[in-house]
Amino acid sequence: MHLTARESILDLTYPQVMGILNVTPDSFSDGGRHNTLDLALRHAQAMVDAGATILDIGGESTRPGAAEVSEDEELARVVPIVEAIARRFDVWISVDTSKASVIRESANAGMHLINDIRSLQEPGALQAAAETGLPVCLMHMQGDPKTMQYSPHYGDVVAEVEQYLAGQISRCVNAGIPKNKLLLDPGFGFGKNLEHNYQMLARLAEFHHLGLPLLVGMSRKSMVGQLLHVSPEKRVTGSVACAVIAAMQGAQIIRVHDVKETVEAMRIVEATLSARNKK
Ligand SMILES: Nc1nc2[nH]c(SCC(=O)O)nc2c(=O)[nH]1
Repeated sequence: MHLTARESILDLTYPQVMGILNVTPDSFSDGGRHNTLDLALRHAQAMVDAGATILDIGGESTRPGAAEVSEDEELARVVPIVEAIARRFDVWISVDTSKASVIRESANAGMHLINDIRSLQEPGALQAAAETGLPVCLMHMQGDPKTMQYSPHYGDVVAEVEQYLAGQISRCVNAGIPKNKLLLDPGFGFGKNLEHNYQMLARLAEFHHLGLPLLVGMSRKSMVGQLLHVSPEKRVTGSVACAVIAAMQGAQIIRVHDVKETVEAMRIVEATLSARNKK
């Protein structure tokens, strides 16, 4: 299984590590624009050196309760960094956005993958994504970032998330996005309580029924923090454990903060999966 974008092929035979590059004011100390660009490029270099094959650039914090970001502000944060990374690095560039204008401008700037936690539901986003011809990651969220953690409720979280994603695949195919350009993400932490998150992780392999690559993001999330009772920067071990459990079930892209540690763990997963396939 592989993805193509801009004459570049991303081999998904073994798990790929996507490094998180947040460009929200709270992600860099002084928030100055030039400083942000310089610091973002240093962070990008470090993650590429550590083995990330995709960088996920996000200009809008989607933490529960996070403030909305205007279109102009998100464009100003994201597009210059996409341009700078496209010029300097041979790495896939993913942009974590829901806005049609950010999708368009990021594609013009060199983006390879559209990563939308709202599955192209915002006005014009589906059309904009289809026009770029780029791969799209569709993710499940119950509610919206402001309200999603109030009281998540499911009969069977895996079945309901799978059903939602199946519907989003049809919606995208009907809008002209070929199925082989789609990736799926169950959306850990997006309208799920602790039990829901671990049911999805335990049964992650069931999402392969949809026949598309799986992208998962559990890095430093509360599903780790609520078990280990440590602050986000101390959740590396728990996050790597989640990555291994997901990758052993065939997840193809793992979205993480801690690239070096996860890449090392994926080497172990790769050797194990390869040995299993040789039986
Ligand atoms: N595809 C995808 N994109 C994401 N963007 C964020 S932002 C929240 C955080 O990193 O804590 N999470 C995810 C995720 O799980 N999947």
